Amino acid sequence: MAQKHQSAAAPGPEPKKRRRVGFSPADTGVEANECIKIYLVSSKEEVGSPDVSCVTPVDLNDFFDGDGKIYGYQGLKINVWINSISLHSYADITYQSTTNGDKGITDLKTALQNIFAETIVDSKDEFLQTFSTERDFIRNMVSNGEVLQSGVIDGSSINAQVAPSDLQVLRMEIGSPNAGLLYSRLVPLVLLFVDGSNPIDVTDPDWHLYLLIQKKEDKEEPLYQIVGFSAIYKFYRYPDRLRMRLSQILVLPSFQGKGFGSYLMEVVNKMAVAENVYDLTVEEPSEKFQHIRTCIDINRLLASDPIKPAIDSAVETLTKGKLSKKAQIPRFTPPLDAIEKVREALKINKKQFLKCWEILIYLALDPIDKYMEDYTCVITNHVRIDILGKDIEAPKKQVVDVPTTFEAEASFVVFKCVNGEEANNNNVQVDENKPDQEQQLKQLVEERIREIKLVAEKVSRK
Ligand SMILES: CC(=O)SCCNC(=O)CCNC(=O)[C@H](O)C(C)(C)COP(=O)(O)OP(=O)(O)OC[C@H]1O[C@@H](n2cnc3c(N)ncnc32)[C@H](O)[C@@H]1OP(=O)(O)O
Repeated sequence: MAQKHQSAAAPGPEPKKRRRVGFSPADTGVEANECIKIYLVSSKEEVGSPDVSCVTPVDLNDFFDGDGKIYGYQGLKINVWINSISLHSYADITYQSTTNGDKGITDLKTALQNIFAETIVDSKDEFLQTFSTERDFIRNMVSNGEVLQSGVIDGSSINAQVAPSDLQVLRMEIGSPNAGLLYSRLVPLVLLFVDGSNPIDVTDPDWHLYLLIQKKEDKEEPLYQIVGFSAIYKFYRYPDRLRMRLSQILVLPSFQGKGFGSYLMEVVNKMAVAENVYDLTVEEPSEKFQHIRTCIDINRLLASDPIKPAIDSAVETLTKGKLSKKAQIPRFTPPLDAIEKVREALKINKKQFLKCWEILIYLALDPIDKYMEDYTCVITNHVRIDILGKDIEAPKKQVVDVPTTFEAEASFVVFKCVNGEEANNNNVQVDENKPDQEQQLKQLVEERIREIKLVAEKVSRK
């Protein structure tokens, strides 16, 4: 069968989503993830080249109403090309035929525009032209940006074919000329590659963009390309301080895993310290980003003298005797003055410092195998407190026989004492899910220890 070929934004009869009609054939549809492929390209020669592999977005199904499926097409393939220099996009849509079945025909143009908005162009020719007509888009957009860092930071390693001297981190207030326009072209990348993200409010002047740019020497003028960026909110804290909250960070897929995310984060940390904000927090960090952030923070903390005595003292207590044999396990949290010092000097907030603290203790235990059982007790205690709340200790179990007409031997109820009250008091909770809870706790502890070991291994290797 001859292939029908249509571009996303081509004028003409784009089929509309129709209402279900009686006796229409059943249509199982196709998942958006299965039929859409996304390619990031930086030259027109790369468009359609077999050497360019597609990139993996978070979940394309999310952009299609209901069940994430596209209906009404046979043999549907959608290749989306994104120009990583100008941030324009073009969708090449092919299908064999359409059938107006029980689910109607999905309006592809509207669906793609929900992702790519005004960055999507109508024709392939128009898209190919953007490589020359919009070659200087990034350079023009960032011309008023404040240069925060040129080249690499001492000690950080960029493992890529990018000359460190070509790198620059610039900052733009969202209200400054061009910043809003630049961000609006970055939004499709945010939606596609940052899980669960929403575009920031470009009318709120407290947002700042931190842009990691590569300046490649080219024929006439250098070619500016976005390697990654972060959106950071700066807000007031009573009475006279500001706080920073990192809300979005993205390194473009072809640059990921080469040290750029860490580099950008290090520059953000440096700015938080230089501007003496109250602290720097991260909004819902992904697991990978949290790992990178912790690796960086551990290195900063290891280089920080004021907390060394606190770590030494925690390690001394932990190595003194078998904790698992003790009735009450000490909390092993850092002293308040260490929490304050770390926030003031490094801008690491308390929650993040507590995570790092566990790793610092792990790194200081030598040999770790000897103390692993006690260390696991400490982490179990922390996880239990995290889940159940600060004031609740390990619940004391009580098993009480209950009168029954069924088998007397097999009938009992497990009670959890509330704040030390006795089980024969009426104020008790029936803890039917106890075995489940203990199992879940064990899994969470294993997970936390796995994360701790992963960071410790990375940091030690460095
Ligand atoms: C608030 C939020 O936005 S959360 C969402 C975060 N964004 C996303 O998930 C979008 C998609 N992903 C990305 O954009 C990127 O992958 C990012 C931003 C998460 C990370 O950037 P990247 O450039 O890929 O990370 P980078 O190359 O710097 O770090 C990679 C590795 O170096 C390690 N590393 C980084 N810094 C250090 C350090 N100081 N010491 C030791 N190891 C380090 C990391 O552990 C990581 O290890 P791995 O090889 O096992 O993965």
